[in-house]
Amino acid sequence: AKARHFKWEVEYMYGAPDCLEHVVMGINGQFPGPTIKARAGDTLVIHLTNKLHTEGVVIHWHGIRQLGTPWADGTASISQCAINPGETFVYRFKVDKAGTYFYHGHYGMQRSAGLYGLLIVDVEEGKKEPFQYDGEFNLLLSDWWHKGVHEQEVDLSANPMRWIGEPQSLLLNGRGQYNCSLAAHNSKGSGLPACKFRGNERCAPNILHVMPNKTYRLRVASTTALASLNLAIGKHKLLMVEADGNYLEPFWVNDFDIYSGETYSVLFHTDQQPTDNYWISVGVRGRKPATPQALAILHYQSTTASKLPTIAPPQTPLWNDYSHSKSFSKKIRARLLGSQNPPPITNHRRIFLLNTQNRIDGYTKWAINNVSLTLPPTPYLGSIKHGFSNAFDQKSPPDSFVNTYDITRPPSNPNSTYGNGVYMLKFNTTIDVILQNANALNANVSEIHPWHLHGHDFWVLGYGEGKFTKKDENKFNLKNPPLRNTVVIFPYGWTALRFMADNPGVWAFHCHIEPHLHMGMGVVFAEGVHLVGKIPDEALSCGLTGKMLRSKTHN
Ligand SMILES: O=C1O[C@H]([C@@H](O)CO)C(O)=C1O
Repeated sequence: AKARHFKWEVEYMYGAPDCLEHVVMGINGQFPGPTIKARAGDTLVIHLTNKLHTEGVVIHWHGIRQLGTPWADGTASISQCAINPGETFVYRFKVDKAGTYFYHGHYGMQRSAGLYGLLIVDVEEGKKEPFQYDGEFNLLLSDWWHKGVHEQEVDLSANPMRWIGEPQSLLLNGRGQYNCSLAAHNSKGSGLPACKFRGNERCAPNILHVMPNKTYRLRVASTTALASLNLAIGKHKLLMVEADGNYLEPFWVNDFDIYSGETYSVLFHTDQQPTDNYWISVGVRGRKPATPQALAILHYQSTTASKLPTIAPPQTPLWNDYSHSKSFSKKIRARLLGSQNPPPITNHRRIFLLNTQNRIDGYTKWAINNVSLTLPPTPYLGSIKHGFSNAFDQKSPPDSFVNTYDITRPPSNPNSTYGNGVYMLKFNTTIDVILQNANALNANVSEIHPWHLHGHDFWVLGYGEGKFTKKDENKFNLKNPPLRNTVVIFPYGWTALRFMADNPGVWAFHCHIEPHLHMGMGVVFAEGVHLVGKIPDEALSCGLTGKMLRSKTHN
C-alpha cells in the first residue's frame, strides 16, 4: 500500500461538453476531472485548492466509507466547512476496498456544473479479482443543461418554482453531441443531421478499441444530476459482476439500468463479427425523455475505427417500462466472498422515510416525513463533537409518518416545514430504513429517487409495491442481499435497507438527484461522534466552530 499525492485546482473554464461551448467546472484544466487510479489499502492525499474566486467548494469521494476520517467525506455543512476561494484543504483518506467509484462536488449544485471524475480502486498488489478479463474501459455518465447551474439553482428556489426540465445532452466521459447524430446513417427518425468529426474535437465520440475474442471489463458510473439511464452494447451480452464497489453473483443481461450515484462493472466477450463495429448506447429511463441517446463506438481492431457500425444502436427500453427495471433490480445478489457477509437477521431500530413533494410558503420542496432539509451554517461533525447544542434543531426528526397517509394521491395537506435535525443512531446498532415513495404534487405522478448513503454500504433487503406493511418483512432477502451505497425507490413503491451504525461520524443520506437534494430531499445520520479523532482545524473554520478556534480558551 502506498500514499498517492495529488495537487488539484478547481476552477471555472470553457469546455464544449456537447460541442456547444459552455462554462464548466474543471480540475487542473480538465473536464471531467482526472481519473484517480489506486489500489485497495492505498492512502489518497489530495491537496484541493479553490480557484473559483467567488464561491466555496468541497469534493465528496462517493462510495468511500471514510473509516476513521469522517472529516474527509467532502460534504459542505455536514463534514466540513466549504473551502474558501484561494484556500487549500487536504483530503487524506484510505481507499480500503477495490471497486468502481467516483468523486464529485457536494456544495450547492456544483456536481451539475461538471465537478466530477472517476476513482478506480484495483485489488491489492498480488491479489486477484474473482473474475478474469483482458482489458478494461471506464465510462462516466452524466447529463448536461445549456442553462448555467447558478440560474438553475435560482429557478428551483423561485416562487413559483421553475423546473429545470430534461437535460439537453447525455455525456459519456464528458462528451456528447448536440444538434447532430452519430448514427444518422443507420437510425431513422432522429431528424438530426449526421455529425462530422475528424476525431480531435473536444466532443468527438468515445471509441473503445477492442481485439476480437477477448473479454473486457467495462466500469460504468453515473453522476447524472437527474437522468436515470440504461446502457446496452449492440449484439453483445453483458455480465454484471460488481456494483458500488461490491461483488455480485454474476448474471447476464442485454442492457442494464443505472441510477445517479450507482456504479457497475460488466464483462463482455468480443465474439461478434470482427469486420464490423458496434454502438454503445445510453438512453433515459423513468422520466419522459426529451434527450437523445448518447453513443460511443466499440471498435474491433480488425477493421477501421472510422467505419460506422452497420447495425443501428440498441434501443433504450421505454422510459416507463418499470417492470423491466424492477426485474433487473431484483436479480442483483451479493457474491458472498471475502468481506461480504449476510446482514444481521434482526434490527435495533427501523426508520420509515416518506418521500413527498410539498410546499412551504408557496415554494415547491421535497420533504422526508414532512421535513424539508436545510443545512446549517456550522457543519454537524464539528458542532456535535464540540457540543454546540444551538447549531441545529436538537429535536430528532420523526422515525415514521402517520399510517393513514395515502401514498397514491397528492398530499391532502401539502404544507411542509424546514428542518435541520439529525437522526442520532446508537453506535454499533443495526438500522433498518424503509424508503417509502408516494405521489408528487400533481395527480398520477410518482418519480424514481436514487438514495445515497455516506459513510456506509447497506444491504438492500427488498423492494415492493404500495405502502410497506409489517408482513412485507417476510419477503426480505437476508441470505445474499447486495451491499450498495445507492438504491432506488420505484414510483409508488418502497425499498428496505439495513446497515450497521458502526462508522463514527455524521453522514448524509439523500436523493442523488441534484435538484431534489437542493429542494430538501435528504436526512442526516450521526453515530459515535464522541469516538471521532481530532478533526483538522481547516474543516472547522466556519460558524460556531470557527468562533471556537478563534477564541483563546480553545485547546
Ligand atoms: O421536482 C420536480 O419538479 C418537477 C415537477 O414535479 C413539477 O414541475 C419534476 O418533474 C420533478 O422531479
